[in-house]
Amino acid sequence: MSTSSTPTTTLDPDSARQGYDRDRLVRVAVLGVGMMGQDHARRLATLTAGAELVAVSDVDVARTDAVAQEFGVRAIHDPRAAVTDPEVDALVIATPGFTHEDLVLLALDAGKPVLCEKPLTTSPETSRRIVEREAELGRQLVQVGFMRRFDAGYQQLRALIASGDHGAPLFLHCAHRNATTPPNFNSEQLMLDSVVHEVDVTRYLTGEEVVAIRVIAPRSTAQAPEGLRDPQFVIMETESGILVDVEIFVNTTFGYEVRTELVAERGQARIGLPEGMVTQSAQGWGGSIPKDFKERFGAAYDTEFQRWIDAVRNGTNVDGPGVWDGYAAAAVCAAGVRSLRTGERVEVDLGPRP
Ligand SMILES: NC(=O)c1ccc[n+]([C@@H]2O[C@H](COP(=O)([O-])OP(=O)(O)OC[C@H]3O[C@@H](n4cnc5c(N)ncnc54)[C@H](O)[C@@H]3O)[C@@H](O)[C@H]2O)c1
Ligand SMILES: O[C@H]1[C@H](O)[C@@H](O)[C@H](O)[C@@H](O)[C@H]1O
Repeated sequence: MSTSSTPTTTLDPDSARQGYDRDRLVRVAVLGVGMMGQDHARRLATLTAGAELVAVSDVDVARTDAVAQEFGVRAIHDPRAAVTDPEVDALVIATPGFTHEDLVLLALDAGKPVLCEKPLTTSPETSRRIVEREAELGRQLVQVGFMRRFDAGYQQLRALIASGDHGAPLFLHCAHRNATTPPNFNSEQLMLDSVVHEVDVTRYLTGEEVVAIRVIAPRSTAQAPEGLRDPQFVIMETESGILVDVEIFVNTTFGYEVRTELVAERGQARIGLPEGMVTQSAQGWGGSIPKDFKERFGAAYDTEFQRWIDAVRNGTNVDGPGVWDGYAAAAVCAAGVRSLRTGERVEVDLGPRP
């Protein structure tokens, strides 16, 4: 088995901004400026070439004003008005998942490109409505924030599978661990907000749909808050019979880890192992563990945003996962929520693709 380190692609803000005509900058508004939205606002304001952060909007008026002031952009207090604002060309939606359907449909009606954070929506029915509305429009406008597709390690693993050098994939073993969860995070969100990444990664890596899912909840950690079974063990089956297991554990207390191991007919590969500097000192030897997704996937978000803005500028609007990917993930996650309740294996039927 060969191992290779994961290259990172960090954009240099100064060199990345060179060569763009200011008149052609894409004027972007960020809706929802909590944890993720503020990070994306900073990315757009300082790093993404060809983009201009022009406005922020949040139902929390004080937060809107504070973030607008920090970046020297407009504060728009009504998020729906931000979508239709004539001075806004494109939108980043970083509000909670249950608000996405309304805002994305409004953006589609306004004909504006959107980068919508995952999950596209919180149910297959609502995601399907977006798929159908975009199909009626006849052009892609919505990209979904499945940023792992822009992570160098996942890209390498996908290329390895596609090359066939290791033979057909048999298993993907995934571990997805967070240090802690936000307040009120519950078992349903564990599936819709966290496992949704592994659903998308499975589809991205294998090129196959997920046809069944089963969720098993072992004993919970003492750190699990009320309403959250943590950890959980998820087993997915793809069309050709590849088995994908996911250990999802979001209160490890100490760090952020996302790993995937491929077992194929004639070889294996692992990504997401601890990497970077290993230190030796009187305290012992060791490296560091990322504290959160912003650190672990920082380069992936940077690349995701750059490619999205490039796509908007060249008129294709989307360069990454689209609404069908968001819908498929929502359908598998809804089946996962049912499986956790019943303990049964639940089949997934996506129905026809418009
Ligand atoms: N890709 C990733 O790795 C990643 C990581 C974290 C969060 N996310 C996603 O980003 C989104 C936001 O998550 P977060 O952790 O930043 O949440 P958050 O709670 O920190 O921030 C959400 C913000 O949206 C605001 N808001 C709520 N309803 C709104 C509405 N209708 N219009 C405008 N603003 C509204 C809230 O006031 C808050 O400021 C979610 O979809 C989440 O799943 C993705
Ligand atoms: O919303 C977050 C985010 O998407 C992270 O990437 C994931 O690790 C967390 O589990 C999830 O809650």
